[in-house]
Amino acid sequence: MEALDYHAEERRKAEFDVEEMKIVWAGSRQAYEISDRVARLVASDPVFRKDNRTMLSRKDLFKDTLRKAAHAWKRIIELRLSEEEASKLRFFVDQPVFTDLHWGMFIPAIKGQGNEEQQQKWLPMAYKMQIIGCYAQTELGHGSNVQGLETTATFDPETDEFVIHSPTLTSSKWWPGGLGKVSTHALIYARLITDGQDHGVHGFIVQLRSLDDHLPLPGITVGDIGMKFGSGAYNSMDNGVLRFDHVRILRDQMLMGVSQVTREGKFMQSDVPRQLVYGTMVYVRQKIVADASCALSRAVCIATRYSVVRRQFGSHNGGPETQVIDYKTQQSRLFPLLASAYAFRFVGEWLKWLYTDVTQRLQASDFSTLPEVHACTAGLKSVTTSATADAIEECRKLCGGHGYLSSSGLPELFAVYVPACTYEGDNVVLLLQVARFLMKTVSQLGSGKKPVGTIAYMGRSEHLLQCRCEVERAEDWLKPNVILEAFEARAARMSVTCAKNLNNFANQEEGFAQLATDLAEAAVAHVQLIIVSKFIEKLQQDIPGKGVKRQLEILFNVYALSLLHKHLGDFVASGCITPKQGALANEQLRLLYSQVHFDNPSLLLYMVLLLERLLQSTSF
Ligand SMILES: CCCCCCCC/C=C\CCC/C=C/C(=O)SCCNC(=O)CCNC(=O)[C@H](O)C(C)(C)COP(=O)(O)OP(=O)(O)OC[C@H]1O[C@@H](n2cnc3c(N)ncnc32)[C@H](O)[C@@H]1OP(=O)(O)O
Ligand SMILES: Cc1cc2nc3c(=O)[nH]c(=O)nc-3n(C[C@H](O)[C@H](O)[C@H](O)COP(=O)(O)OP(=O)(O)OC[C@H]3O[C@@H](n4cnc5c(N)ncnc54)[C@H](O)[C@@H]3O)c2cc1C
Repeated sequence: MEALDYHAEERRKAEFDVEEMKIVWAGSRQAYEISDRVARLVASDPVFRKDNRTMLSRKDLFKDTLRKAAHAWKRIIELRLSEEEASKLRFFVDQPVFTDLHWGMFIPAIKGQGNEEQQQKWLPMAYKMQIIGCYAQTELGHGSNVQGLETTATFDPETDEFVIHSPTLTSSKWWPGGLGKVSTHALIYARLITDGQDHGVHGFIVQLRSLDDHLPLPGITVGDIGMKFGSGAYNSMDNGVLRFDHVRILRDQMLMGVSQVTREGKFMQSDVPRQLVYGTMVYVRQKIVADASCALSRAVCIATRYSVVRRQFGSHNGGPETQVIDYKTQQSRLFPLLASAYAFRFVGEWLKWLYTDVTQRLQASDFSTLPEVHACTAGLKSVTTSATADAIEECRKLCGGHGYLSSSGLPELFAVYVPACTYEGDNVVLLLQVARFLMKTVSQLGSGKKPVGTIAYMGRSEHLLQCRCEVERAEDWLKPNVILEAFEARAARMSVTCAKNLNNFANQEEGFAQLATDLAEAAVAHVQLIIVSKFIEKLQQDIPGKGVKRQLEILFNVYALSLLHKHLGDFVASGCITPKQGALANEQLRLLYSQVHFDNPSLLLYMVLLLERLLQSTSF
């Protein structure tokens, strides 16, 4: 059979309305149409070609990135693209670039932490890209420990200026994207010192390079930190190093939305939580969660198409060999990843809503949901990026030897994606933040304070700590309330056990250090519960299209039961389910795999592209 026939055969098996499924994936018909239109725009424009980038030298790759960034900006202006369309354009151009940091961190930081006057002064220039900014927080010595940053911003009352200085080698800013070559300005995080007193880390806008000749300004040493993991990949970004030698900036270049320094040098803390200084990270973590499903779906799409076309073993009487997609082992490795892509998509949509909600609350001086939003963004960023990075590597293996070729797209996708486990907060460090939030919640359970939102289930902990799962047959595992209760019981029990064990230590900090692994696992259980519960909420919505809801229900069950299988130790050890019920879940999972269908519209096109890329990559 030809590739085209396999294609037709698999399409025939797709028992759902593919067009409607695309709309569910995009979030709305309008979002789908925008995505489709912008995808075509990018694909038909030769400037945006990306088939050769793993073969370019770093210098040429960087030039190519600048060309694309300039061209993208030109198209955005010419076509008057909306913010949503422009952001889709960035997604399809698909090459890390300094503008990600300019639009994604520099501008949001000024909006979130600058006062009205500062926003009026800086934002118009930034929107027109008359200045280009980066987000310079991490230093050579400290990334995770933000309070450990060493760069100083000392107020000089005589001149009404701050003196920005890098007192040690380890205080050198290290990593900021866009800093190495491009940025004219940086949002730097430095210790604020007034009258000899250290007030902790705050944000300051500093000009780095001349707007006339782009050379570094006096007192500034700046450069690129060099090659990173993989070919192509993140090397299109100019991650940089930056040192200050007593650089003077005006007082109003300290972002004054959270705290202020007066003309007399008096430090004043507004009545907003100081954690708002970390607000830009919360914003980007939320974006990263939304992006995880995109990266994952790309990998799964490649591995699925390959698995349909690839045949290996099992030929009888000269007939065709078995499609590798039909092997149960292939299905048990691939389908949970497909299901995860949908799960991350839906939880990403919800997180976007949560972020919008907290932004509105903050504007009305309601800070009550901030800790929960921090825990959700940190936890979901950690769990979705770790799972996606692992999944891309699994997809590479699912494609056998071909997955190792650059032309499969998977090596570059992995190389470009894997730092998401580190940037915007190392994933383990972020899980420990979630654990702190959970321990606080458990400690307040008897206080009469009712847990709400994603921790509402803790309010039912009396029931969850002793409930017994009622599954007797494999199909009982198809009931969403059975799955939900098992995940709630596991999360509640793991958190409560950690809280009890913490009491065995002389002080909380010592306990946290010793129990960090258990705490991180409890955080994972809590975050997986959030993902499962948001998938269930999605299924409770009206979902049109023949067979679409049914297919999503199958994917939900695959997602939840494959997690249950993977973490069976947690579920059984905490007494939420019996080993027998665990075995029944696995039996149900096996049955579900044969019900997963997929559409494969451009399989032939894919094969042709693969061949073209192979020819190019071998012409060295
Ligand atoms: C075209 C547009 C494109 C847009 C697309 C954008 C996507 C771009 C994608 C990729 C680009 C990648 C670029 C990468 C950039 C970076 O990496 S920037 C640097 C990021 N750095 C980090 O994330 C550092 C991680 N560390 C921290 O966040 C913190 O230091 C900490 C681990 C949280 C610890 O902080 P601290 O020492 O202050 O901690 P605690 O004492 O534990 O906490 C004090 C209390 O504050 C609460 N807290 C902490 N953080 C936050 C927060 N962000 N919001 C709210 N509250 C917070 C914490 O829970 C404690 O609360 P408690 O006292 O009640 O317990
Ligand atoms: C591609 C890329 C782009 C980046 N872009 C930017 C940018 O634009 N701007 C910017 O400011 N920064 C940027 N960064 C820096 C990034 O935010 C930091 O690297 C990240 O926050 C991790 O900090 P670290 O490097 O200090 O890791 P470390 O904290 O040194 O981590 C090393 C190890 O220690 C462990 N660890 C650390 N603390 C603890 C703890 N308390 N408990 C248990 N384990 C712990 C970690 O889990 C990890 O395994 C970027 C980084 C990368 C890789």
